[in-house]
Amino acid sequence: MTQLTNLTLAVPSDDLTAVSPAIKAQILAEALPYIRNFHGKTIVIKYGGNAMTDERLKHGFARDVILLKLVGMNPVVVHGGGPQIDNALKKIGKQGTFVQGMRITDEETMEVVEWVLGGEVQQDIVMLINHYGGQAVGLTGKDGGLIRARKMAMPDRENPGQFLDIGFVGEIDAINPAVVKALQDDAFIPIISPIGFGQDGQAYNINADVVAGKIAEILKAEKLIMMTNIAGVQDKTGNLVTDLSAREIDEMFADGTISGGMLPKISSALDAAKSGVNTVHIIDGRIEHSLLLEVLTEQAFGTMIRSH
Ligand SMILES: Nc1ncnc2c1ncn2[C@@H]1O[C@H](COP(=O)(O)OP(=O)(O)O)[C@@H](O)[C@H]1O
Ligand SMILES: CC(=O)N[C@@H](CCC(=O)OP(=O)(O)O)C(=O)O
Repeated sequence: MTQLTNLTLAVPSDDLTAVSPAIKAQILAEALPYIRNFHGKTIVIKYGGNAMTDERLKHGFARDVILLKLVGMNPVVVHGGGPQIDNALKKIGKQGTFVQGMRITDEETMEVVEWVLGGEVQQDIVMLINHYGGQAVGLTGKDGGLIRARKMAMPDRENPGQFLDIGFVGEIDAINPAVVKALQDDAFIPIISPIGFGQDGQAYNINADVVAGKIAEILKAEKLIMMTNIAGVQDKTGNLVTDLSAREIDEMFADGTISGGMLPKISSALDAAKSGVNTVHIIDGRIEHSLLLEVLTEQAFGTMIRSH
């Protein structure tokens, strides 16, 4: 049985007493066209490890996901857990090392990744959603043959034409969405950990942004929402960019404006947009109920990724 080590179920409820009844009613009424437009549509939510460090925000997230399901949408959550893996590695005297946003994953690190993502982080989310009356089901890429992967060939940027060996990091070979679709057709909310399996049975650590983008594409999602720990993509001067085209992304990659964990996020977001996911947003998961605001209101925030 999984212990809810870092999960506290008693969190103060939102205090909305100061908000006037007229404003509350207006906010609810504003949601109606969005509820109607997105009814029956799939919304893939990438829940980044950095966005899940605050207990109150975690509870708000769980309730938001349930609300989306209850009003007829099909939320699918792909979670990360980079900082949580770093903490677990520290306990065994190891330090996380990244190349172009990907964790170098030796055998011991892979064991930690599987335990932290597929065990602790996933089960925390599942338990929290279930606590608020939802029916979440945790999956890794192994379940139902969901994510088949192979060892990643990471291009060496300093030596063009050569590749770096970063261990058991996977790239996606194929997604079999049958298990997710079966759950979605019912009242269940799939919570997916970014772990793939190779043909040889080897488990692979896959960046959660990459998994979220590919799942959104394969499920023909209406929306991909990536919740992170920053207001959105920033330009060279640190200003928030509200929308980004493929050309602008190329430029920001080339001049180093986009770096680290933002690299796989933007690449995956762009791939998803090009593959037909209608809207792709990178939003600030530190804002309370940012998910609801993104889906159900006119409020525009974060960065929208355009396909062209
Ligand atoms: N141009 C940029 N705009 C915004 N954030 C950037 C940019 N380039 C790099 N980053 C970094 O990317 C981080 C988000 O990626 P990451 O830490 O992997 O988040 P997550 O855990 O949500 O996937 C930001 O906190 C920021 O430090
Ligand atoms: C290969 C690779 O880098 N895998 C990631 C998987 C978790 C993840 O992506 O978590 P965030 O979304 O919180 O960054 C890692 O080991 O950190």
